[in-house]
Formats: sequence, structure tokens, C-alpha cells
Amino acid sequence: MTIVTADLFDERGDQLDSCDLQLRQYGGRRAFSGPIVTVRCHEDNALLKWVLSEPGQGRVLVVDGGGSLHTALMGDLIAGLAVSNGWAGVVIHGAVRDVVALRELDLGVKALGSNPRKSGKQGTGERDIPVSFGGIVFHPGAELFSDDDGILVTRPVS
Ligand SMILES: O=C([O-])CC(=O)C(=O)O
Repeated sequence: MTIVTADLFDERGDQLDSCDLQLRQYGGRRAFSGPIVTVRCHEDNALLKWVLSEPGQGRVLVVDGGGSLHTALMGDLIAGLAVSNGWAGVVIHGAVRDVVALRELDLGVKALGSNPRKSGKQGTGERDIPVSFGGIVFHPGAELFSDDDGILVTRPVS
């Protein structure tokens, strides 16, 4: 079923937070949803590549790259890995590259912008922690809904 975030917000907005940050659509799947997995990293994409190498099971990876547009945290190879492993989407507070190829992939991809410069590969960063941007908190395990209008998330299950 196609996600319509505006309808969802009308139905159950009291249980949802909406991301104010205007991320751009880069993926071939413009509407996507799934449980959240998180990574926080800075201009280094080894950790997110590692996470996207795991079975995605329809989940969405939310990457807090600190808003850096200096290096791309994901290109078509890592995005292709995400497709093969069954991830629904990747939301990046940072940059991507290979944007023409990303459009052809059956994957939701939202990011701040793009940069052809690649990231470091040290593997520094953290995973499975709450991350925050656009005025909301993305909690691991909470549900994310994304389409052309924006991104909604549920609050943590207490
Ligand atoms: O290898 C990287 O840093 C990212 C990349 O270009 C890709 O995923 O294709």
C-alpha cells in the first residue's frame, strides 16, 4: 500500500512527529516506510555500509551525518547492497553521490544534498542510538513513513 504521509498525519498526527528538514528525494522508491535502524557518523561510511550488508527486512536506515555535505555517505554501490538485502530506504542527514544511478534503484533515498567526494572508511561512528535532526528524534525500532511531502516517525515504544 502506498504511504500518504498527509493522510497518515490527519488520522493519527497526535502519535507522530514530522521532520522539518527539507531532505531531497534521490531514490527510485518515492514512498517508503519501515522500522528504523540508526547510524551516527561523520564523513565516514564504513559503518553504514556494514549495517546495510545485513538483512534489511523492510527496515529504514536513518543516518545522522551531522549535516555534512563535504563527502558522500552513500553511492550506487552501497545503495545497491541495500536493495539486495531488502532494505526499504535510507534517510541521510548528509550527502549522497551517483544520483543518476540512485534514481533507478528500488529503494527510498532521502538526503540533504550530493557531493562526488567519497567518505573515509575507518568505521568510526555509532549505531542503534537515538539520532536527531529536523526537530525530531529518530528512535531505533520506531516506525518511519516517507513520501514527497516529508517524513513522519512514531515515538518510542515504552
Ligand atoms: O564507496 C563509497 O564511498 C560510496 C560509493 O561511492 C558507493 O556506494 O557507490
